[in-house]
Amino acid sequence: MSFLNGIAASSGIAIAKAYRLVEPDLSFDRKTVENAEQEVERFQSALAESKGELEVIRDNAHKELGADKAAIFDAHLLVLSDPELISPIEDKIKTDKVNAESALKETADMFITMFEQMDNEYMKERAADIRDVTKRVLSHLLGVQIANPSMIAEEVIIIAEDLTPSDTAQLNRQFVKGFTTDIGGRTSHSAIMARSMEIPAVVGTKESTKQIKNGDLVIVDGLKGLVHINPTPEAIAEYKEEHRKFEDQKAEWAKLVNEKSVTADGHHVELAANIGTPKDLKGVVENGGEGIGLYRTEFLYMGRDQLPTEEEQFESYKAVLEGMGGKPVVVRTLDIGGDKELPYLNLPKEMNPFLGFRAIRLCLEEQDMFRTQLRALLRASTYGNLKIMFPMIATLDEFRQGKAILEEEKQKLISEGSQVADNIEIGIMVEIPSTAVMAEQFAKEVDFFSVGTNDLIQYTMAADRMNERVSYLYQPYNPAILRLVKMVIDAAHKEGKWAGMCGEMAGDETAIPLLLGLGLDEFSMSATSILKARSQISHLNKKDMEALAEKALHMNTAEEVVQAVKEAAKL
Ligand SMILES: C=C(OP(=O)(O)O)C(=O)O
Ligand SMILES: [Mg+2]
Repeated sequence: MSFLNGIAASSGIAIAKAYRLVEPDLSFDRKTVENAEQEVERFQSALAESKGELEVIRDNAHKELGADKAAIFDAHLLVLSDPELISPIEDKIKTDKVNAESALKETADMFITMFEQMDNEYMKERAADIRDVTKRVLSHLLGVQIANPSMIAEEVIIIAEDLTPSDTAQLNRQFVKGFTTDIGGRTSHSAIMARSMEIPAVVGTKESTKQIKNGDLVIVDGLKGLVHINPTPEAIAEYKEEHRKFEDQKAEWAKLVNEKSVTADGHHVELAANIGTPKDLKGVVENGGEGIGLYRTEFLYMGRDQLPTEEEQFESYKAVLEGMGGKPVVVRTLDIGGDKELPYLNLPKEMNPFLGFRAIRLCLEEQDMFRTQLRALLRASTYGNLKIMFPMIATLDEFRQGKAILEEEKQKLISEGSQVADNIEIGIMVEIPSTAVMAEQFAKEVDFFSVGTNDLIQYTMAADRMNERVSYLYQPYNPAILRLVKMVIDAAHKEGKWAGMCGEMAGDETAIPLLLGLGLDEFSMSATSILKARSQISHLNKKDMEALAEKALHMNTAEEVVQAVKEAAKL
């Protein structure tokens, strides 16, 4: 048995066989062949195997993911039957007397380059289909297995170098019991999604894909951040016991589902949930969320090949507002960028995507896209208690521009005869240090703040939230971060506004005592953290936490702060 250390990204324990989701090695040499006929036959049988495999994948996708996802594989099957692609490959094998791998790759590359250069979205998509299909046929020619996650039909632990948010969204919860990755941090979006999907995960192990083979038995300990490879029967028994205790604990917390979130000395705070799609609502209700503190609307735009229409967006926003039955719902406008990409926007690659053309910066420039979203939101506003929030605000001017556009769309809708709520609060995410420092000025104009510590910490400490090598600098408890959070809360209260937090820090048991003491009004977190947080808060005394926070602000290091919290909050 061996084990790997990583970052505990999503709590819980999972035990299952490993399923590697890694890029296969499809390298080969160009060779001449003596018997071209035989080589063509080899190519044809790889083609037939690929088709058979794709048919199974398509049927599975149809069952599990719906017709639109299945259509992708129909397109791949069409490519494999297209004589315009297949004949030139066979001709090349015969005339150039080259191995099937070379004939396939060279012909496919020629078509890919040709289609990609066309100024036509449809042809660009065909290029992507050819690239995918070529990989599959090559894998059969080379006898290399490629991962087919949609065909997983038994309980597995996914082993990957990294998972993008859209990879994560496609994991089938029924079979995927946990995952572990080489890279990533606690606030990478795949980790955040794992928490809302209640899939135990350990990220940033550096070595998972090197050490774990397909079929190895793996334990993912998402509580301690450990991954055990081929554990002993004793270790398995211990972990099963650990898993049982965790489930008992959850059953205890579940008793608080209909309770308010109140400290031992009677101070009420709001515990809200972060969601990515209307599907997450079920988890919010089951975990007793008092509202939605962050609806990450960018997931509506992902896993598809064009922008969602106003109507599609309207339906999603309406579903969330109605589903929350009048409780507050803070919807964040599109925050694309960083680790959340939208390939169909064809944005140029950037050196520093987290510091680049993203979120509100993109929306203020691509106004059609922004206005469509705002219209959908405004139209949905009459179905519940909507609050709108702009992401990545760095200057007052950005906020004013965003608000002016929102106001214009509101007036247009009203003059068209649409109903729009007239009490929509408009707030901002505080993710950029300049905004925290200028919070007093912002507080005069915004209706609320929500501190996005996932980004605020990375920008304050200059430590990439995705990079496990600098994760030691990613310090939520650093007094520098606490001081910025205090500036935001104090500025809001001075103007009679409320301050929330929707970064992962809001659901962290070491941070909660400090945030209570600093006077945070709303804590928004993964739905699965709410009940535990409610239980913790019910045992804390606001007055004591104020004294703790005051001391922490003047400490020298994050370690000193953690020590003080442990003593004061009995962790
Ligand atoms: C909540 C935040 O936004 P995201 O994690 O989507 O960047 C944040 O930055 O804290
Ligand atoms: Mg952010």
